[in-house]
Amino acid sequence: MRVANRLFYLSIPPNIFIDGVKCASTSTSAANGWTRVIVEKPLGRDSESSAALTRSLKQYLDEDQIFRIDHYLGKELVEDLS
Ligand SMILES: NC(=O)C1=CN([C@@H]2O[C@H](COP(=O)(O)OP(=O)(O)OC[C@H]3O[C@@H](n4cnc5c(N)ncnc54)[C@H](OP(=O)(O)O)[C@@H]3O)[C@@H](O)[C@H]2O)C=CC1
Ligand SMILES: O=C1O[C@H](COP(=O)(O)O)[C@@H](O)[C@H](O)[C@H]1O
Repeated sequence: MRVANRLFYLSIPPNIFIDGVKCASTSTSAANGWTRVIVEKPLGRDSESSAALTRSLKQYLDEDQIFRIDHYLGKELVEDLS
């Protein structure tokens, strides 16, 4: 079977991160290849809310599938793809 990796770039507000990650993981993950998800800051308001967000993300993904970035680091690259 052909390898088909999937990368999801979630430029969405934090209140819908988990729903987006859940869909990426449970409904649309790669059948034969890796599935990775990029999420943008803000990633919580403090260490406690950030840890809670990480726990929620890890219900659906392993740490090595999660990439945390600043919106402006990814924006130009993504715009260049479209
Ligand atoms: N200080 C910071 O760190 C800030 C970071 N950001 C980050 O920048 C990125 C873009 O922000 P911004 O342009 O303000 O984002 P928006 O709130 O305008 O929305 C971005 C995308 O999310 C979709 N979306 C929003 N709410 C819902 C929902 N309830 N259900 C389904 N889809 C939804 C929008 O869809 P649609 O186009 O249909 O509305 C749009 O495609 C985000 O990752 C955000 O977290 C943004 C502001 C400040
Ligand atoms: O991270 C951020 O992103 C938002 C959205 O930027 P946009 O250029 O894609 O509209 C921005 O409003 C905010 O200042 C910034 O911190």
